[in-house]
Amino acid sequence: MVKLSAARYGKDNIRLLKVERDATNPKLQYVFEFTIRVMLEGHIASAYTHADNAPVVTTDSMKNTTHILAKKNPVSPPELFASILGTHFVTTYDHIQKAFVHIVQHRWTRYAVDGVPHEYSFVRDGEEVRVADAEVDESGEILLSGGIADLLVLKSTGSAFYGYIQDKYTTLPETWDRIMSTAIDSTWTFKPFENLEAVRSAVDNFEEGYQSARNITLKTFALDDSASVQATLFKMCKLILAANSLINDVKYALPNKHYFEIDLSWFEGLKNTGADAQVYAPQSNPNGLITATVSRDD
Ligand SMILES: O=c1[nH]c(=O)c2[nH]c(=O)[nH]c2[nH]1
Repeated sequence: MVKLSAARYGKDNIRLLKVERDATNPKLQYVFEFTIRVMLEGHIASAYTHADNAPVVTTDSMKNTTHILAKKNPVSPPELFASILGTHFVTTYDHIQKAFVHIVQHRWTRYAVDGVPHEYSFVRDGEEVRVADAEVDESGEILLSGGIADLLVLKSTGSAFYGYIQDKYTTLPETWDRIMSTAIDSTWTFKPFENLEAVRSAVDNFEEGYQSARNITLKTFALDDSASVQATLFKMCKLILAANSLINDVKYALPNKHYFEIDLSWFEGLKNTGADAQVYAPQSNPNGLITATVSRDD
């Protein structure tokens, strides 16, 4: 005998771009480009176990609904739009108990022409994305998180790594000055919201949370005299929690992108290690992967 232990289905990679126009100057425009995943849970077992499509909200309808709700509602901040979309599914269909909405927001940053910010022209300034996740329950409760992914950073000094276990497996030399580079993947979870109205009342916190987490991440990466990726990561989390009272916990997943020194002394005694290191070999793999979640203990 077998049983269906878990089932969740939906539409992934729903793409949309929304243009919002300023009320008084329609040429002043704002653009938001998203890739969205909508997943639903509930009384849907018979679709799997009895080939019964009666409970199926089609994934095609989920895509249509996403487009329609994007037209009828603000899509920014993405935490709010994810909540609106998730709430729609659990309130429209009695048998749907949970909706999970994942939004990836791609960068379109307004740029300046001759020093003046242009009204409707934007640049993709990097592959970094902003992410938002909403988990909406049939009771109306909403669990929200925001985040950043693929923010690639590098510092050419200000990072050391020494004092670790030295045993028969160890070949890594200790260093007091190394290159540090990572692709920031950070997620912060907000305190639970009772319903969509509570999310609407807290709306300013989502943009503030994103801006402050991004600024803290970049500033700490630059200014911390890093003892390790682990230690720098923990400092970032502590600062984000101190700056945002609605955030419950912060997590990071930081790949350690290694750049190795190259010994060139075989060529005419060329000095290129330690304090003389300038030409490095970027490593694509393997890479370290340092992760942690930091939460409030009160
Ligand atoms: O910051 C680091 N943490 C580690 O755990 C580690 N391990 C390693 O080989 N290099 C590094 N760097």
